Amino acid sequence: MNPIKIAPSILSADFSKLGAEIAEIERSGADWLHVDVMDGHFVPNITFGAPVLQAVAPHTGLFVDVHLMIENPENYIADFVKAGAHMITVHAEACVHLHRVIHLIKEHGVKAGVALNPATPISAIEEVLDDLDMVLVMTVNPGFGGQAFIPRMVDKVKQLRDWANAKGHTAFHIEVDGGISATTAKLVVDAGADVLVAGSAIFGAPDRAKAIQSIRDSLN
Ligand SMILES: O=C(CO)[C@H](O)[C@H](O)COP(=O)(O)O
Ligand SMILES: [Co+2]
Repeated sequence: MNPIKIAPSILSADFSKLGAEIAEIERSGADWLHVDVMDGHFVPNITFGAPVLQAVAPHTGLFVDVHLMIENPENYIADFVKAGAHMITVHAEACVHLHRVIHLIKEHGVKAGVALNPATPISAIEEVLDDLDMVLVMTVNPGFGGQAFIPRMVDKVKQLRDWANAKGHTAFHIEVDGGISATTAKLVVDAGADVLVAGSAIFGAPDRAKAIQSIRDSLN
């Protein structure tokens, strides 16, 4: 099992001082930086695009984990790689040609992930599992921060980890995203997740270092 990584989502950061917010979570013990890109079509909300990432990425040493909640993600892979992405995750539900998109991401020299909405079964990625560096199990319906964790997703994480282990696919990440906090983190880690995205639980806390540490402590 990979060491547990905590990936604060900048969706819940103060956008008026994004660079300072990222520097703070880096000093506070974050492992990855989770970047939520929304287009107002695939999800009913709009955030930001590659130019915003390009402005902040050179100023952080964190691993940049880009979560594309957009239609036609294949049109934007090159832009996000140029902007500083280290991993790009696309939604299975947004890709008619999922295999092609995964290979396009890898051809750009970055890691590739696929996200599954709560209603999408893990069988949707059966034919591409071997090609993936990560599966993102959404533990809320994508589109907004601050939503309640969906408990049924714990079983989905477990099914996925068991399935990957059975295939000998052990160096592969399972990320969970949505409603992750010191209350829910242990449930998903015990089920097999190793990357924990948290937006409101970290950026909504007055002391970000304490918030990250309390998620880590909850895993013991
Ligand atoms: O992808 C996302 C929403 O679609 C966000 O990463 C996620 O919701 C994080 O926010 P919170 O931890 O507040 O639930
Ligand atoms: Co996300």
